[in-house]
Amino acid sequence: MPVIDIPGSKSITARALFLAAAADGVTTLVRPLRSDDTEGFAEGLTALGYRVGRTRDAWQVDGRPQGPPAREADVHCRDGATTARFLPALAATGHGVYRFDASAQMRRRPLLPLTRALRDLGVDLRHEEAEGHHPLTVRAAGVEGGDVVLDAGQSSQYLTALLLLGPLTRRGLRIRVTDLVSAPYVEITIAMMRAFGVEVGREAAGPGQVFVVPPGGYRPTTYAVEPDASTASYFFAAAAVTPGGEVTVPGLGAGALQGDLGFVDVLRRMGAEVSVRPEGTTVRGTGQLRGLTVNMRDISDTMPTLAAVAPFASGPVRIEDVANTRVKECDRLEACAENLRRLGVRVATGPDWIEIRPGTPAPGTGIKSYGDHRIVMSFAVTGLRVPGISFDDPGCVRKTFPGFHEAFAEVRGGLGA
Ligand SMILES: O=C(O)C1=C[C@@H](OP(=O)(O)O)[C@@H](O)[C@H](O)C1
Ligand SMILES: C=C(OP(=O)(O)O)C(=O)O
Repeated sequence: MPVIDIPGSKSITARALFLAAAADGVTTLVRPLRSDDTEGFAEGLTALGYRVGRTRDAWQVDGRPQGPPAREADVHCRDGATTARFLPALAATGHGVYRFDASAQMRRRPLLPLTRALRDLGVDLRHEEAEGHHPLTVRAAGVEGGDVVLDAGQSSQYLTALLLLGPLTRRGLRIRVTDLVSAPYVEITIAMMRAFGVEVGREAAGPGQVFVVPPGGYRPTTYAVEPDASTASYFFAAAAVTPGGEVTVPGLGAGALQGDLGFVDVLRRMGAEVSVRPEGTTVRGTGQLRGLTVNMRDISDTMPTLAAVAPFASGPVRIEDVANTRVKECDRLEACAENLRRLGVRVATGPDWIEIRPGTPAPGTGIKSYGDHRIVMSFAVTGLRVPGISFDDPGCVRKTFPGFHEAFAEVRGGLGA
């Protein structure tokens, strides 16, 4: 039965790169994710003047606590929202003029609440074209710090950018958050800041929550990146749709930082057998998949995974509270609905939900990728049960897992699917 080595977490690799660049000394990242997003992040740091050494299994970053060594830089963030949202905050701590641009896909994705918060903190940040979108320029002169209010109801990445910035400001930050999605990603940020020597405080003050970040900078360290839980969801789902099929992911188990491992609880509720141990996680397909209603606000990167296996459930699958999946690599709610309809499956969507009826997906269906890695990886799972599924842009998996198709073919063989 397949035991799968899943590549490192994208979110952890991006944060580790930021923290390493800001720390006072040299940091080593062990088993970082090597993909378009994280290589784009590392190249962004290089453009900002940091020294990043990359070998196959470890990356080394020479940290510069006083901000980017370069006095001017042009950074291309590609499709990566972590790069596009975290690096302008890092740039603000330096002294220079830093321009950030991104792919057409990333240019469409929003940024305005973060822009506003940075401006409220005195950062000179200007958008060149549409307000709240790339390209943008930061004219940096360090950040004083203080109190700031943030709406992170569209993306937790705005809050992560400010939290990561906090210790690099002169006075620290007190961030009042009025709304928050994808909350477990903020827990990853806070846990990783702790590993780099910073303790974030919390206060419950009136509506929302308050995060208190002390000044004083980061300590370098050696940091081992855990396997990516969102990537693992395709392999867990593969086991769940295969009666008697079993998949084990080592290195991702009890104590993992990533909320997306919670996807296995959804599979358990549907009827799969799940074992989460300190050393790894195993999912076993029982031949039974029940429908359910599930709130995925915390783990919405796995919404397409569930949508793609939903037709095989015995009852309707309703996924709620996932409005922000409309502002990801594509409008994921509509992309999932469109592809399910192409497969002949009955589906309905609302502003923040999708409901999928049981069905028998049509063989030979062409899936529209929308340039979104998660659409391709999710419907690859459907393809385990339906012959002849094809994709118009299979290569877009490079964003987080360039070797996905090879790894998935191996699992398919191992599952006898
Ligand atoms: O902070 C992060 O690393 C991420 C946060 C989430 O985004 P949102 O907070 O925008 O939902 C997630 O979807 C994304 O893949 C990675
Ligand atoms: C939404 C995603 O990526 P990001 O927001 O980091 O570009 C994702 O990987 O599903």
